[in-house]
Amino acid sequence: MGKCCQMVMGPAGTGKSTYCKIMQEHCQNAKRTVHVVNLDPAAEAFEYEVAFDIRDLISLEDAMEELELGPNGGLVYCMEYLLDNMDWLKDELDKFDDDEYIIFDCPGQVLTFLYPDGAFPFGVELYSHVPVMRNVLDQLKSWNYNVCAVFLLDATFITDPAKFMSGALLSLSAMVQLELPHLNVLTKCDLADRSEVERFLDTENAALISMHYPQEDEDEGENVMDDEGLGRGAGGEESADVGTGATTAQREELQPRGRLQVLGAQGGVEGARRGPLPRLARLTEAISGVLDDYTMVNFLPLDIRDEEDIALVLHHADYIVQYGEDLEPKQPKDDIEMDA
Ligand SMILES: Nc1nc2c(ncn2[C@@H]2O[C@H](COP(=O)(O)OP(=O)(O)OP(=O)(O)O)[C@@H](O)[C@H]2O)c(=O)[nH]1
Repeated sequence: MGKCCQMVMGPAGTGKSTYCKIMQEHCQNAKRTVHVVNLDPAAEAFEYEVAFDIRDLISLEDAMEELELGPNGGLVYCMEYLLDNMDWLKDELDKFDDDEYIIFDCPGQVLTFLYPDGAFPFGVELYSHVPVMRNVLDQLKSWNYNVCAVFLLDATFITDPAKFMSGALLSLSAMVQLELPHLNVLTKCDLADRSEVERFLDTENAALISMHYPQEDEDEGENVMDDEGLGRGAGGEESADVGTGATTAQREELQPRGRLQVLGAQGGVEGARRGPLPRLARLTEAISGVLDDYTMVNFLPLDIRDEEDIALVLHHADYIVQYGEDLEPKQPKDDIEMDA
C-alpha cells in the first residue's frame, strides 16, 4: 500500500488541531493507525498524540526572538527553514513503515488585521502567496506520498455569506497554488443549526449573496469607488459616513485595504454592518456566480459529535489519496462463520 497523507489547513482557529484529534480518535476506535504530525511552528498545545513536531526543529517564538521578526515574517522564516532542512522531515517520516497514514496539522494564517467585525483573519497567505508550502508538498510527492489537502472553514461563517465566500476564495487560491486534490470541510457544525447548514450548502453562492444583501434601487445615487476605495456619490462628492460620522482620514484608518473591499466593507465597522456598496455587491455576486457555475468550491459539513460526519470526511480523504486500494478485500463476516 502506498504512503498517504492529509495536509490540514485553513484560516487560524478554524479547528485544524481539533480535526486532527478527532480523526486520530476515530481511527484508533476503528483499529486503524494514523500519525499526526505538527507542522505549525506557532502551536502552543494540542490534544492529539503527536508523532513528531516541527517545534523540535524550529519554533515561531524562537524565530521571532532571535531574528527580531514579527509573526508573519517569523512564520514564513520557519517554513523556509523547514524547506532548507527537509532531510529532518525525511528522517522523521522514514521512522514510519512504508504504508503509514499521516495527518499534518499545518499553520493557520497569521493575524495581521481583522475584518471590521473582528471575525475573519487575513494575513500572510502561506498557501497562495509564498511558494514555501508548495515546495514542501512537492518534496512529499517526490517521496511518493499521495497527498490530499483538507481545507477547513468555520461553519459560523455561514451567518455572513460574503465572509463565507471570501473563505471559499481562500480555499480556491490554495487549490490553484498547491495543485493538490482538495477536500473542503465546514467545521464547528455543532455550533450551527444543522438544517441551516444543509440549506446553506445546497444554495448557490450567488443566491445567498443576493438574499443577504438585497440590492437597493441603484438609480437613486449609485455609489462608485475611487482609487482609494472610498465611497463617492453619483455626483462625485465624497459620501458621508452615516454610521460613524468619521472624517475621511479616520475612515481610511478604519477600512481594511485591498481585496477585502471587493467583498464589501464601506466605511469601517458601521459600513460593514450596512452591507456592501451596490457596485461591490454586484461584483461579489458575479464572483460567487463563477464559483457556482464551475462548481469550484464545495464543502462537506463536519459536526465532531457525529461519527457519521467524521467517517464521511475520512472516507472522502481516503478516496482522494487512494488509501486501501491495494488492501485485500475483507471476507464478509457471514462467509467466515459459514467456512467455520
Ligand atoms: N464547538 C466547537 N469548537 C471547536 C471545534 N473545532 C475547534 N473548536 C474550538 O475552536 C478553537 C480553535 O480550535 P483549534 O483546533 O485550535 O483551531 P486551529 O485551526 O488548529 O487553530 P490555529 O492552530 O491557531 O490556527 C478551540 O477553542 C477549539 O476548542 C468544533 O468542531 N466545535
